[in-house]
Amino acid sequence: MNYVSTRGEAPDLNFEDVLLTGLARDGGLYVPQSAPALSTDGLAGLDYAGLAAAVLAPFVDDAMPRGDLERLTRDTYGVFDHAAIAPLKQIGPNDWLMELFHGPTLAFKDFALQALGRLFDHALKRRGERVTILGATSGDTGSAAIEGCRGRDAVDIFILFPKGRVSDVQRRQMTTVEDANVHAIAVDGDFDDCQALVKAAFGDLAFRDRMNLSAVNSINWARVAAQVVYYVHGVMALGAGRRPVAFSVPSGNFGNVFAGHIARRMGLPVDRLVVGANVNDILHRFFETGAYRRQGVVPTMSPSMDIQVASNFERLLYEITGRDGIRVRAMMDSLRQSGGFEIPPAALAQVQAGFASARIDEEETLAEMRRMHAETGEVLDPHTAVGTAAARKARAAGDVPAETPLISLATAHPAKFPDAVERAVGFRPALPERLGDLMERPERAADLPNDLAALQKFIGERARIAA
Ligand SMILES: Cc1ncc(COP(=O)(O)O)c(C=O)c1O
Ligand SMILES: N[C@@H](CCOP(=O)(O)O)C(=O)O
Repeated sequence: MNYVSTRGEAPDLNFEDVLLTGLARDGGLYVPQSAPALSTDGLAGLDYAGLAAAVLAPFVDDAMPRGDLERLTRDTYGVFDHAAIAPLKQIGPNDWLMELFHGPTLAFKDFALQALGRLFDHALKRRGERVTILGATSGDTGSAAIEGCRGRDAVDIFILFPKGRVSDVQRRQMTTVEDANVHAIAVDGDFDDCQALVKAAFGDLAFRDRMNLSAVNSINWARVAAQVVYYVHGVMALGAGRRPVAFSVPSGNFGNVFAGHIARRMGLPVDRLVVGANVNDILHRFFETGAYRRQGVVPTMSPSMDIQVASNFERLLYEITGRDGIRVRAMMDSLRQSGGFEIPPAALAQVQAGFASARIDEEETLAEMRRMHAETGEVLDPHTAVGTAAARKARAAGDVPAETPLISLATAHPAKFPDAVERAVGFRPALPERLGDLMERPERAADLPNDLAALQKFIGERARIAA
């Protein structure tokens, strides 16, 4: 399986190269040359780790022997707290919640980042190389990436988070890690600033090569590939791989729901994908009107979705334009220079056939958390509530018919957002026992301005590759 960039570059790269490279050198994002077909024959009866190996195999191709891949997925999902890994709970006549928060850092990010840490290890040992990982987080990717990479010999990891804009639990999950290869950095800015800094650092090719930079955000294709698995798991669980299943996905950087789209491209019967947005609703406005136009980021109760430039959206654009890297580059230039662009009505109609969307404001999020608790007993985190509220709107609008099962992805454990949960339902959910002393552990983080030179100096002085 070979990979190409959304901006046209077509180097001869396999899965391992793409894993280690992260962002394409022309600034685009890697995608497989074509989506591999996945037959559901033979998937029934596999446990989650077995399913993960089967789904990842065509992406990984000859970059790793199948036996190694199977061992890797067993190790990866062996650290999850729930025997079912991604348990499904019924919350309505044909509505379900898929809990994706039973990994080490209590958010869906663990599904891919526990695998990524191990994939990095495998590739770097084989090549005898080291990497410097640079990532941006609006709250959850950071701790999951740190957990996946902490203490690994061949890796130094630098994670940028927007100062004062993540929950206390999210911050502490990053800043209380003691391993010397971990660097949490509070940036004076919002998540879009952090993500732009990461992309700018990758864009400085001399710096990137000197540091051997790698990515853990969903700009890294391996992240998306590993997230495809739970969509397959849902389709197998509710439809035996034959009946179409719809999903509602609280969205920010568009990596999670894009993985659902890839599952559909691989031939899985994935029905509508409902994109749930908080008031930072650039994605919802796009799916409604075809215009992708950035506005300022507003802090909300669902901080991990406080994003206006959704990096994976570029992968969808690549498809919308018929895989035209030149047009994608022009659109991304227009986003940077004039704040947006628009797609033609015919292209929008095509997109709307596969995606629906809804904007859920702060009051609606609280009301949804209250309603779900009262009606089903489920305590939702605010991101998940955006997803279930969006699912409700999609059903009401007829975007997902009553006879189609609809799975809402529960993307984070409610204990990561105790203030929001308390506001909604009147009590603070407890952290799992292993994180019980999180709020007492000493913190260690650097403060940096939103400035590329300052970031590069910081990394250059600490990355062991630079020594
Ligand atoms: C808890 C939670 N829900 C939803 C999202 C949005 O997912 P994505 O950025 O893949 O669209 C995030 C951040 O990625 C998150 O941390
Ligand atoms: N919501 C994310 C933002 C980064 O998304 P990613 O999927 O590109 O890593 C977070 O929690 O950091």
